[in-house]
Amino acid sequence: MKWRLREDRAAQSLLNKLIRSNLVDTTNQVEVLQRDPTSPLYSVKSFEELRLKPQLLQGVYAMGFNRPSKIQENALPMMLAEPPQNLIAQSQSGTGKTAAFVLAMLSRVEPGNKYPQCLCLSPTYELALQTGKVIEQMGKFYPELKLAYAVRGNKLERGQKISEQIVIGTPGTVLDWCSKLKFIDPKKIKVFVLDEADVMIATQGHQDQSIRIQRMLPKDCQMLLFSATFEDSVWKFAQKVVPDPNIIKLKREEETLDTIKQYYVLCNNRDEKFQALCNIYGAITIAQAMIFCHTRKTAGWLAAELSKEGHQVALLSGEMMVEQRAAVIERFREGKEKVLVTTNVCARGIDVEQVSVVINFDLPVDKDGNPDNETYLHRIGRTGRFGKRGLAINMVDSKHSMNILNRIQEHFNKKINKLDTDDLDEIEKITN
Ligand SMILES: Nc1ncnc2c1ncn2[C@@H]1O[C@H](COP(=O)(O)OP(=O)(O)OP(=O)(O)O)[C@@H](O)[C@H]1O
Repeated sequence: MKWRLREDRAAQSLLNKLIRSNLVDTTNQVEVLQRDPTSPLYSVKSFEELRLKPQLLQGVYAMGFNRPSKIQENALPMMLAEPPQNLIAQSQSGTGKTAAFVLAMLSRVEPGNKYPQCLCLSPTYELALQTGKVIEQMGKFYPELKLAYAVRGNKLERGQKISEQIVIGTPGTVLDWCSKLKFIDPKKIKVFVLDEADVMIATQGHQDQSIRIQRMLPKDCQMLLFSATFEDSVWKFAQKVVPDPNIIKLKREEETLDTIKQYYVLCNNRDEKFQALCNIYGAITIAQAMIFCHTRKTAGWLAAELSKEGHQVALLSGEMMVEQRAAVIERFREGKEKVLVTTNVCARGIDVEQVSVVINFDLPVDKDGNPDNETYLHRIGRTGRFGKRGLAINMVDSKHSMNILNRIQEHFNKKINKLDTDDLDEIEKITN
């Protein structure tokens, strides 16, 4: 179970990167805690104000960035300050963290020096590659700049020293390269980045390895740590690897059920749920819909049954490779399919804004069978900015699931109305 959870976190993070094409916008304020509260707090509204090297500014503009993102407004001046300052930053995926630390690494690296100067730790090989791509894009006007991947399978000859200026890799291999194999001289590292700290600590051993690497670095090395979430365990870890930090936090936008019409359909078993779904199918596919099932098996079954009825549906399932999943989501996002059938684990953390109908084919429950209110809210709720109206339909097929539904109603103090799927007038009314 633990193993799956960890795999999921890394996979979700990768999925988000693969399907993201834009910055996640937010109206929340950035919270800044300065190491030295008496020093002035700088914030920038343009990349010019940062006085970047011309090649780097060119790289930033070539990526299509016009102005710093919310978190970058504060993080960049801190990260580029002289003398260098350490930083712990937390904000949700897609808010511009990667771009920020890549910019910091590129502004400090001296491409003329042929040895590693910046070191970036990532939880998995795939995530390391994604960051590597951003470094390559942003650094493309530095012809001398080279990147090495310290990942398992990347074998070098013993006694070799690497000449690439930036090394990005997973903790175990980086540790070997710095200590046992001595491919990297850790004393020459100027910038140390620990990315996706929350995903990192979910993997056994990564935490210790990261700390051991950090201890080999010089005292004046700039240490930067990023995380999408900030549980206690992440915070404890962050404080161990980043001494005297500035801290930046950007809260996630709150979701609400206020603009959502919620209904439930009473059935006796799975087949009846399927029939009910078929009855409302025409109505829900006026917009795009997501259907959530409890298990992969049910999701697979449902997608197959719907296809047999002649409906075109997409299936997002845990058995698929991350790239395949990204492709399914991309197609759905482009509107090539109107209905996406999925399990909760698969869809967690994926925002598909245009979905206005959510069907809970199974209600969300935690591992003990209690209502999972957080997941319910996340599936159905909307943030203020995307405050479009939505429709949620819950399928209930037993006393037990009715009880779950009642507890969800009580928790949110919001009434969920009964819907009769044979009443066509009613169906038409709710989808208008
Ligand atoms: N200042 C900016 N202006 C426009 N786009 C930006 C800016 N900064 C980053 N982006 C783009 O926004 C998207 C998200 O940025 P980035 O990957 O840096 O976020 P992140 O917080 O690191 O999220 P994740 O951890 O999921 O990668 C990327 O496509 C990136 O190219």
